[in-house]
Amino acid sequence: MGEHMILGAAFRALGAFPSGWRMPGAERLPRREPQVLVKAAKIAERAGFDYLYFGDWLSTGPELETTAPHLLARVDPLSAVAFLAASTRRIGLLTSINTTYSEVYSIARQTASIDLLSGGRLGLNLHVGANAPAAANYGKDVEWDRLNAYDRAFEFVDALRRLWDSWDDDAFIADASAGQLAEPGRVHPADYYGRFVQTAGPLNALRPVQGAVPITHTGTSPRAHELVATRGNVAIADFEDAAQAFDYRAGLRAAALAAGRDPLDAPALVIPVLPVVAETPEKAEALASELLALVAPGTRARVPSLLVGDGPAVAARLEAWFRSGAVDGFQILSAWMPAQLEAFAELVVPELVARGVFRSAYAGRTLREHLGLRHPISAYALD
Ligand SMILES: Cc1cc2nc3c(=O)[nH]c(=O)nc-3n(C[C@H](O)[C@H](O)[C@H](O)COP(=O)(O)O)c2cc1C
Repeated sequence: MGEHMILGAAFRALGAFPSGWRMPGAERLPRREPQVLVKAAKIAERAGFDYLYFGDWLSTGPELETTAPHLLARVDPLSAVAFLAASTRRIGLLTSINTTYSEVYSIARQTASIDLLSGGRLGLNLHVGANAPAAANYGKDVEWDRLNAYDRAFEFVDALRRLWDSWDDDAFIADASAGQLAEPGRVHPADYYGRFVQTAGPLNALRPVQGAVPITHTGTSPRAHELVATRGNVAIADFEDAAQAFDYRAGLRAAALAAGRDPLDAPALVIPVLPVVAETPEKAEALASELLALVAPGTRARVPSLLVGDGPAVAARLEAWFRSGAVDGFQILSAWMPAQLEAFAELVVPELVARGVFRSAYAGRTLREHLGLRHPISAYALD
């Protein structure tokens, strides 16, 4: 566990609670997403969040309106981070892709490009799910997808790393007088031929600024655990019980060591939480009640009462989890935008800083540095 917790903010323009968009003053129109993106990034960057997170879902339908309205129509996560690369300077930008329905060469190219455009602030979260609507959209067979999703994900990450390492960091010598732009020996084919993923390479993009874009995974099954332990940097997983989180995190670190990974680069555990924060405990309770009262009839939704309160109360909860060694950090879901992100930034973050569990300003420039990870050497430097 680092000295300071990892703090991410999950971005959902229409809020992360089913009824959030109905709260007074809440953002509620998908066409306003460009403005909401910029506003959220400014709030989160001012507060010093390590990253802004973008999940993804590869289908839509009217049935989502009452349960997950933010999924109906939105800017896709790679476009969102590319857009924010120019209007932000320090905050990490954690995008998501689904390895089942993505092609590795395209993802390697887009992520290497956005890492360069953002000055090394990109992160890549992997979804490994398969579901019928997504399979139908991509012309795939959902049963096959489901059966092979994790095998494909493991191969996907291995191929991605090889593609990212195509060009050595010093490949472009740009010797104008000799007329030599690149050293021919410093570019390498990927030559990756797995059962589910094949790519020849080399990649037509520079090696990422971060060497490898930090990889996170949202999943809790044994295969999800193995994927992060062997190839990931952060597990993002739901736990309401600190003892369970503690065991999961300890298991993750032990498995990473057993797989031969450097203890300094052991994967971290971050859990998503949805606080409802206000200036007073009474006001926070009233907001939580209002939020629940606005949920559509028949839709199941609840606000975990642990995290309804004023800044000191919410900060104390997060501090206790962090200090117990259960988690490395938190991904904050804002029930509605932008007011709840602002409330967390203004009322909780300063409390966390005062308690010594969050830094007062960015120490590094890249997401890798924010997460305390070392710069990886290229696979070819080891040859
Ligand atoms: C906190 C959390 C958030 C997730 N968000 C998404 C999402 O936005 N889109 C998606 O396709 N899958 C999402 N998933 C699913 C996972 O990414 C994962 O690929 C899938 O559930 C398989 O995981 P499993 O190994 O736990 O079964 C999420 C999972 C968790 C734990």
